[in-house]
Amino acid sequence: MRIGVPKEIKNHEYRVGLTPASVRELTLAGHEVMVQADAGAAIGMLDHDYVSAGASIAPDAEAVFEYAQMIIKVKEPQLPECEMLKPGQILYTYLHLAADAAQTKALMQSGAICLAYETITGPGGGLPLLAPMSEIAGRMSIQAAATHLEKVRGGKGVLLGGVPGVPAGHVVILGAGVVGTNALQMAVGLQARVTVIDKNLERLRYLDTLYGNRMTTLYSTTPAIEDAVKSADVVIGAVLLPGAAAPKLVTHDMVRQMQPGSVLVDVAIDQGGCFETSHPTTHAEPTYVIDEVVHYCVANMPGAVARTSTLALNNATLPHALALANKGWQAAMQCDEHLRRGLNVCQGKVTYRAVAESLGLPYTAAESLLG
Ligand SMILES: NC(=O)C1=CN([C@@H]2O[C@H](COP(=O)(O)OP(=O)(O)OC[C@H]3O[C@@H](n4cnc5c(N)ncnc54)[C@H](O)[C@@H]3O)[C@@H](O)[C@H]2O)C=CC1
Ligand SMILES: CC(=O)C(=O)O
Ligand SMILES: [Mg+2]
Repeated sequence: MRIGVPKEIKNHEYRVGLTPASVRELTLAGHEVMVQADAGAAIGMLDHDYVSAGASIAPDAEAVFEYAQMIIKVKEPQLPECEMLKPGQILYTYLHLAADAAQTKALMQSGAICLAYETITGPGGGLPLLAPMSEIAGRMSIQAAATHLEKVRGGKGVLLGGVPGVPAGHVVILGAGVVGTNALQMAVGLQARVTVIDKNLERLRYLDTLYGNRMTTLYSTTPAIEDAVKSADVVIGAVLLPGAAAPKLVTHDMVRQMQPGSVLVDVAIDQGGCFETSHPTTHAEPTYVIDEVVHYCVANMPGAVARTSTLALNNATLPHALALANKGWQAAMQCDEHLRRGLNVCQGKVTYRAVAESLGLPYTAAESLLG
């Protein structure tokens, strides 16, 4: 199969869809790979590394989209990229469609076969192609919060860990999945006071066995969230209903009741965000202030640590890339229900139920399109 890797064009996005090592695995399996010039240069993955791995180098994105039967990316395609997609071309990347009607429409119009990393499931449960980025974003969320609590960044001037004789900052984590657990690890490591809120009692039980009295767990109800958020210095939004728009757990009214200079980090912003006051921001301008509360809502947080993120992402995406290239999309999805769950848009139809429901579009079962 002919595989194409364009350079990412989202704001401050330095990750790249394939590492030179992944290119080597694909070329060893008999596939041809074309990489856009400088696609990985910002993170030390140079054109000559890709050439050594067996790739050819294209001067621009147009050449890559024209050449490839499968496009492998990191972030959801931006509008100019959607316009270059062709009917029958495979797009394998993050999509986050539930909160993005414009992109969904553009992908439907393209006639391409669009697989979303974030809805592919794993034999052991979970979302193994989302997990590595969630680990990174979860860990980064506490770094971002700690930095923005500083006065010069608009925060209230609180050190998360406190010092002897002065109380630690209070971190509230909404959602105890991969993002939440990684945020918890970092917050506990900094000696913050941490409250973790989830609807999944099994998950809270598990974290309790690991962290005991170094944190508090709460079952997710509106009053529990209201109370916790009121006394929080930091709230991390880390909930997910797979493929669907995030529930707005923190209302504008709750934000009004927070202390000035508190910090909200809405990691779930890629699914629309779980604070009513959230809107997506970029690494260039990561925060804004509403009612004196700092909002950090960067939708591609792992892009800031792009080298670590690219390596971690490829560990998870390469096996399915090989399956799609070796077998073709229909056969690969016929024999793998987990990969099949990644199909979000196919030849003009929405094939992921939660996306169709979130956007009020008709749903077509993926199975019916696999021949
Ligand atoms: N902004 C960024 O750069 C990045 C964003 N993300 C996003 O972070 C979000 C979380 O991802 P993961 O941790 O991997 O998901 P996950 O599925 O591992 O965890 C989500 C958790 O939310 C909980 N939850 C669902 N409804 C809830 C409710 N009403 N109250 C409390 N908890 C609730 C679930 O029980 C689950 O434990 C996703 O939207 C993901 O796309 C992930 C990586 C990077
Ligand atoms: C998951 C995601 O949105 C990201 O890594 O940018
Ligand atoms: Mg206020």
